[in-house]
Amino acid sequence: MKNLNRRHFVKQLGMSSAGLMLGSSINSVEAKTPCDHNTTPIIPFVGTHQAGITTPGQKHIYFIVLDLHTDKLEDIKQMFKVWTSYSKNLTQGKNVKEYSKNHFIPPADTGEADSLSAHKLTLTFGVSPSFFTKLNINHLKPAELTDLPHFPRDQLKPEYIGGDICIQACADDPQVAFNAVRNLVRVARSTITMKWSQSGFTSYDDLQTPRNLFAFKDGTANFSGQKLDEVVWVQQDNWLKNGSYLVVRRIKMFLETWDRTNAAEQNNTFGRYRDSGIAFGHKDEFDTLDLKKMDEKGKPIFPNTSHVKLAHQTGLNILRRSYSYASGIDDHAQFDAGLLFISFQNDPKTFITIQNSLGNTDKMNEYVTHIGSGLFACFPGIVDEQDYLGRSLFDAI
Ligand SMILES: C=CC1=C(C)c2cc3[nH]c(cc4nc(cc5[nH]c(cc1n2)c(C)c5CCC(=O)O)C(CCC(=O)O)=C4C)c(C)c3C=C
Ligand SMILES: [Fe+2]
Repeated sequence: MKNLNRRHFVKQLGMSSAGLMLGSSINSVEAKTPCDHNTTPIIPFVGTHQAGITTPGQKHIYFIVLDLHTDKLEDIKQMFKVWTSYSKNLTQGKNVKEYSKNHFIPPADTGEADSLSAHKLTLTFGVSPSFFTKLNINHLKPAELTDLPHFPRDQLKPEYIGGDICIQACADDPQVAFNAVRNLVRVARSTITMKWSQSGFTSYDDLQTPRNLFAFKDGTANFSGQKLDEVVWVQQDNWLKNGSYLVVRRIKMFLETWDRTNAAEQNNTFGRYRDSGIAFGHKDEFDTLDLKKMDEKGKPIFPNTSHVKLAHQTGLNILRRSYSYASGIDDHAQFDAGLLFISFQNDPKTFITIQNSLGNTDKMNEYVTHIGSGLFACFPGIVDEQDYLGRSLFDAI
């Protein structure tokens, strides 16, 4: 075993990134644009909001859902305190704890990220409706935090639903993201069990909107700045203030069917062009959509079944932060691949309204099935050294 503290690696980084690290104790890295990458390898864990929400998307995700197997509040509070301490270290590219000189005990860190930098690791924590029921604190469950309704065509599988806690680990290196989750789970084995998880990837190259597995640019209509803040952060004066609601959907994409579909139909499915990402009848990928546009024959330019039209006509906004996944081959010898759809919003109703608008009408339904689902309330950020994940909730008990 290399008794290597990951801090040594961080020290080797150039002065410019070290300066950035020291100068930013608050997670102010915001604004989702495709050009925000490669600024600093460290995203601060401490800040008004949890990182990993408005943080520009990293290349990899490891998302996990956990079940509580205790109803002892003190134990859960302690677990979040330990997770806070571990997360602070991990997101700085350090081991969860210093390695001991005693070689007769298991190493403090599982170690597979030794000698790797933080790679912009963010760790984002949320709790589901059942968390409150299990801990007998339903009086603190926000009215908005109820199980998502059944949507048309849902084919949710028991193995991808439920769970009490989620952890979203995102990083530019998959092993760094996995190492973080592995250590967080390892230290909490007496209070939680793993329910389901999914790893994923994106195709960021710093210049372009990433493409999903249908080859379409995905994330174009996301926005930045103040509008993003208004859409994402809970403003009510309760323990969730400055937190957010995370919706996760494991959406299987039938790539073999899609790959047999002609190019015009692929474009019609979304109402955008696959090569450029430009919406029908518009000039630039980032043009504001005008759904009333007509063609030269006076017919609406957007097919009524197009994904973008159905989503946009709600007039509602969510922050989409999704990742593609490819998890081997299914029982029918087809790719088990798709989109780990993740959205953040200050009210789950926004997602519900958009999903209902897509409903049975969305042409994309021919090529996808929703098989996993979850809704989690993500805590506000931790603001000082004494703070810990979930403190506002535990203080309210
Ligand atoms: C209920 C929310 C949504 C789900 C679920 C969803 C799944 C899903 N989407 C794509 C691909 C694209 N989506 C695009 C735009 C878009 N999608 C949603 C919502 C959901 N998508 C919204 C709100 C929007 C923006 C609409 C607007 O106002 O313009 C696009 C177009 C490019 C973009 O803006 O990102 C693509 C492509 C897939 C493949 C998928 C599930 C597998
Ligand atoms: Fe979409």
